[in-house]
Amino acid sequence: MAMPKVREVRAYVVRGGGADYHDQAEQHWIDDHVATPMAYYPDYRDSRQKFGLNVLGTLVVEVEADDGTVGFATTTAGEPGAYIVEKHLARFVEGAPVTSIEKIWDQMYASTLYYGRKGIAVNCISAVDLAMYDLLGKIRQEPVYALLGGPVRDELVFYATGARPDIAEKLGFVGGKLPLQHGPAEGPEGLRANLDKLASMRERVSEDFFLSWDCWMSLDLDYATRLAQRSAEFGLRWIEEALPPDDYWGYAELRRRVPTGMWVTTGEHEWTRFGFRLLLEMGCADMIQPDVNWCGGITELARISALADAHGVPVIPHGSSVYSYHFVLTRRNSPFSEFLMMHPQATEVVPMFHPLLLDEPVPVGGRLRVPETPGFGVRLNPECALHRPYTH
Ligand SMILES: C[C@H](O)[C@H](O)CC(=O)C(=O)O
Ligand SMILES: [Mg+2]
Repeated sequence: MAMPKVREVRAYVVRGGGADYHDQAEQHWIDDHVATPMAYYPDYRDSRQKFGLNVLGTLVVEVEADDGTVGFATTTAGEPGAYIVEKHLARFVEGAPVTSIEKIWDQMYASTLYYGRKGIAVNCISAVDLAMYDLLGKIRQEPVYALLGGPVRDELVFYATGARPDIAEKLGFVGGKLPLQHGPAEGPEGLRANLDKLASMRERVSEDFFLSWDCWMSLDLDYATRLAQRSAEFGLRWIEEALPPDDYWGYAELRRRVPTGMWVTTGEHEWTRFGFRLLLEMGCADMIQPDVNWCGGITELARISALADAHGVPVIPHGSSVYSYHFVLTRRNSPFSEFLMMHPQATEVVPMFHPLLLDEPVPVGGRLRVPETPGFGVRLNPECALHRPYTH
């Protein structure tokens, strides 16, 4: 049987959630005074949207085969991403057999090196790569996890990221990651407020439930060290993204400074095996957190994961809903998963990319059996308005 070829690539922008999960309405916990690198400037402390965190929006990439089957995937890249996909990347995809995923990845990466390597360009490569996996799964009538070699376990186990770890425990999650709210510019008072929050959450959860900090690149080495040391009495499991992502040397030093047993984690804002090679070889992290919608798609995540495994470092992908679930299910060195609580108060489980996807599975009791539906098993919600700003 001749393998279908890709007939058309289309790139759309959509607002209000999806892969750009920071693109939420006002009063959402995710925008409520979260510590960031911009918190040095008082005007940008109370809201990340004020400095443009959600300025891009979600990019949806569709790949249509000549038998009419359509695969799709999403990333954070908005209109600039739509331009890159339509005007540049589409040429490597259209006309290629639907099995040609590796060659397409290589051509997309090599041809964008002069402006890419990290950031939006690789986010776009990720979306095309994931859309190709979705398409191939649909054509072969298999879930993506089957294309990746099949499951190594029956179900996924989740920790929850959000403002209410106490509720997350009641919902069955195994741990909770709190957004750090105050950074170095808010001085000793801010540090005290951070520790008070951790202490009060520790009192509300059981001993077995782990707590971690998400610092979203906001700290310096000195503050991160003090935060880690003073969080130890509350049994902090890990300190995440404490430093700006380019400070590989700072991460390596932080790992030497944190109390025994506490993990330093990062990788959410890192791209490709080349970026992760630095993190791994420099000893920057006890666990890495690539985002499959950003780091280069499943093709690249498989390489990053193998590299991390050889270094004895577990891979717990950042967010990314079904795109992570299908991968994590197939890898022993990804023993649990993140679930981002997208409910505005983080008090209920709602689908991570809500409202963009239909059939998006969610953990029940903190666990999930990934459905066998072909591809990634999700559909675009026709009620979400897709805008196609460019064609080619
Ligand atoms: C809560 C964090 O600031 C961010 O919005 C999400 C994140 O970094 C994570 O899920 O990890
Ligand atoms: Mg994070």
